Amino acid sequence: MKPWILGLTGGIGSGKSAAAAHFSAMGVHMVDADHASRWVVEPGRPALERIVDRFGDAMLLADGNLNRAALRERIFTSEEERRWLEQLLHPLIRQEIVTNLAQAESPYAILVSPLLVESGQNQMTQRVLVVDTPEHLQLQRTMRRDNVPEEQVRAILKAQAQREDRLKHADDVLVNDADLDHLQRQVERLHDFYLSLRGGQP
Ligand SMILES: CC(C)(COP(=O)(O)OP(=O)(O)OC[C@H]1O[C@@H](n2cnc3c(N)ncnc32)[C@H](O)[C@@H]1O)[C@@H](O)C(=O)NCCC(=O)NCCS
Ligand SMILES: Nc1ncnc2c1ncn2[C@@H]1O[C@H](COP(=O)(O)OP(=O)(O)OP(=O)(O)O)[C@@H](O)[C@H]1O
Repeated sequence: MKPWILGLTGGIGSGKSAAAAHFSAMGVHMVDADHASRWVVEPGRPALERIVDRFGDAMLLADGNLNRAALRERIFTSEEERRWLEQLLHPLIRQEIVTNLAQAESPYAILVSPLLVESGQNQMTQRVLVVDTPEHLQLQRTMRRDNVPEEQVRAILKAQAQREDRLKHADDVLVNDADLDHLQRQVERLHDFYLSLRGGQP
């Protein structure tokens, strides 16, 4: 039987990757939209050229790779530029996701995406798990992980769905307000439940 697809989403720094890594360690095929967003702008890909045409050579590092910090600064200070970039990249990201999900051989597969709901990627999934984390912890963990200023994390949060709106799409919720061990125990409980489902439904 073809694996069913679980969408795993949550705002910036909510703990999606940490949760996904544990699902993956238990053998679940995992596709990450943030990884796909890196592949589509690799040197030589047309999207990278379009970005440089629009924003200039400052978008390139000396080795020819995308300067992600510079692009991040541009798109999270201008909604217009962010929309432009999303229109360029989201169809390409979607294509990468579809190709990669088709290779899944586990009983179910996971699509990890910060914009699962916002970009309509949830149409590819049969069930949605939201990682729900208090905003102050999202801020604290992201600032520590990425070494970026608070204003930038706040700007990114603003560009994403509000917590309540995201939760409206949830079939399951994982509250990530304690330590990593607690997160992993919840993942293991969910994994047992997901293995009992057929096509994402009881
Ligand atoms: C701006 C870029 C170059 C910054 O790269 P960087 O390596 O610093 O971050 P990374 O890609 O790992 O994203 C980190 C987090 O930022 C947030 N984020 C990224 N893009 C967006 C966006 N368009 N809107 C809202 N939040 C976003 C997400 O929470 C994501 O998990 C990159 O995020 C990007 O290309 N974004 C546009 C593509 C996109 O929408 N990606 C989201 C997955 S579909
Ligand atoms: N329960 C936790 N306790 C302590 N640290 C945590 C916990 N959950 C996640 N973290 C840490 O917080 C940071 C953000 O987590 P993670 O990278 O998994 O978030 P994300 O949702 O994938 O973020 P993004 O949308 O930015 O990709 C990481 O450094 C991670 O190790």
